[in-house]
Amino acid sequence: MHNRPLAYTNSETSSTKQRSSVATSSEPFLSIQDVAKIYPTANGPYPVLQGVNLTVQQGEFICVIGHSGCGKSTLLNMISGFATPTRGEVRLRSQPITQPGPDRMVVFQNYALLPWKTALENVYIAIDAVHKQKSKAEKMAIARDHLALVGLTEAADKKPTQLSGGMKQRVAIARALAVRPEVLILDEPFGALDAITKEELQEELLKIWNDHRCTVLMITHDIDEALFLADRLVMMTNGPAANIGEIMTIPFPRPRDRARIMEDPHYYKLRNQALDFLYHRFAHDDVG
Ligand SMILES: Nc1ncnc2c1ncn2[C@@H]1O[C@H](COP(=O)(O)OP(=O)(O)OP(=O)(O)O)[C@@H](O)[C@H]1O
Repeated sequence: MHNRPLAYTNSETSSTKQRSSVATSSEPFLSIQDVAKIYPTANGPYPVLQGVNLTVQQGEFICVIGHSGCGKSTLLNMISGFATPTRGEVRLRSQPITQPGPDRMVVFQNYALLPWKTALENVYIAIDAVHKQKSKAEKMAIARDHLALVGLTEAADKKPTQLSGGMKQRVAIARALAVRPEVLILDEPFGALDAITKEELQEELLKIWNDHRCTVLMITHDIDEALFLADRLVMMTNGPAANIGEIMTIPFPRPRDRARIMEDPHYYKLRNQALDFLYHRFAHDDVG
């Protein structure tokens, strides 16, 4: 079980409240304050996001959903540090985020593995970049431990072309976790996987999250995935100038059991509420 020691906000989940019995600090772990992002384009400035506000507690699991092009990746890029806000601020432990860092690791849908390196080497490289002072043997041991964590010990010496999509994504998750980030950012990580592999990886991700206690922000297009994984579901309005339209608290107790959740009448109420948001209140031609 998680032990989440930070103070509550009004929008915090009841499940988080159960876990966070040792609240000590009023400082938000991660805060997005009145953020706007405007991209310069050939047709002039394009305001993707405007007036985005969100506070995330340490150890929370947040899913972000919204139609294709509304600015989900742009928002998470400002947390990873690959992009900076045009207005407003993103802060981690009160410090403005201005660049990428090993405290915030990203997993992409397309895995982003180096094709000429083995699974083990792909994980090793990330550790090597962050822990210069550790010996090669120590770094190899960390890489092997993290491949084992995602069940890939046997595939350590295989190159990405020899791995299935699910295995490649496991390597990418192992690589991200191997540097022990405080924040794990997942940009639609299971979008390219078949339904069975996707469910397996969702279960593994929940287990890893539970054991590692990192804060997770994950983009998904799958409402069921969000209801299974998240403490809160952030639903974004359509762009241009998109922002957060609604934040849904997902109250199912942890550890979560998929079958039990799906038998819960509350599940369908929440599911319908999210569907209504996406397909009625903020309907879009592109149903991504
Ligand atoms: N560097 C850039 N310059 C100009 N426009 C950009 C840039 N990056 C993204 N955009 C535009 O900003 C909008 C939001 O893009 P973004 O990738 O954040 O959306 P998204 O919600 O993650 O989409 P999807 O679900 O399809 O991945 C899109 O219209 C996109 O074309």
